[in-house]
Amino acid sequence: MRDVPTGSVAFDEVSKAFGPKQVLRNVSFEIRQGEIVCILGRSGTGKSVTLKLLMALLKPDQGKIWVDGDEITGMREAELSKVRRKMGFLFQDAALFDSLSLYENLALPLQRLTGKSKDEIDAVVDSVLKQVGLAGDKLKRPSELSGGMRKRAGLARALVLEPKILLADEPSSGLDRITASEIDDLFLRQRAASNTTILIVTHDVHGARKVGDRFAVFDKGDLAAFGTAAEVERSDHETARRLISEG
Ligand SMILES: Nc1ncnc2c1ncn2[C@@H]1O[C@H](COP(=O)(O)OP(=O)(O)OP(=O)(O)O)[C@@H](O)[C@H]1O
Repeated sequence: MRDVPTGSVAFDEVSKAFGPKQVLRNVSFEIRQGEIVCILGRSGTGKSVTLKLLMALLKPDQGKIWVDGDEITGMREAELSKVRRKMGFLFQDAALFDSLSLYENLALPLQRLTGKSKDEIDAVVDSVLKQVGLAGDKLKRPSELSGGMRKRAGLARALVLEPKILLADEPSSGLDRITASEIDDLFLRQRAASNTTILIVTHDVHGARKVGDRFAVFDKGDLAAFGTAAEVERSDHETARRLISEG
């Protein structure tokens, strides 16, 4: 694969095993800038490993991985740090410091990684908190927030450095359907506002179908299907057809 467009991420024949367990086998896909792709699949099929490979927290045994036009598998840590700066991560536990207020949690990466002044940082934090509907909560600690609010706060944390690419691991887990749907709306708004490329690992097929332009369905280490909902529904792969129809 060559000429991967800016803003996109791509796997080319990526394989990854842990000991004798083959987790991914010759997986290839390409995600365009501004596209929302949902990764579906049963437990233990390599969905989170795929995100960790993109973040270069794991290295593939074979194959190449592109992030925003750069092939990352041969990169040194200093270069990888620059690549990671282009990505925002929304993890299941929201990755917030409990001892800090919401404002401090969001200001911290801006203080550490940008040359912004205090006033500029305040403006960015206020704007991101407004975007996720937490404008009135900036002095609260994460422990004072509900599960849905914590997810929003985690999303704010993931967006505060204005990433080109957002990776989310099960953003709707533990949330009721209405609250999960509000998070889905935030993904759609983020893409509309900033053309962010968004990759979401999820078991919530209903929500995935609302936000996803295309779907990657993993099954036993293989990419069983990759395409629009209609394409996956017509796939030769029975598990992929069944999974996309569950919502
Ligand atoms: N660092 C690791 N060392 C050893 N095995 C690992 C490691 N990370 C993941 N695995 C194994 O790889 C397989 C895929 O894990 P992964 O977390 O990607 O699954 P998943 O599809 O995200 O599942 P779930 O939907 O349950 O979150 C599992 O069998 C897991 O035990």
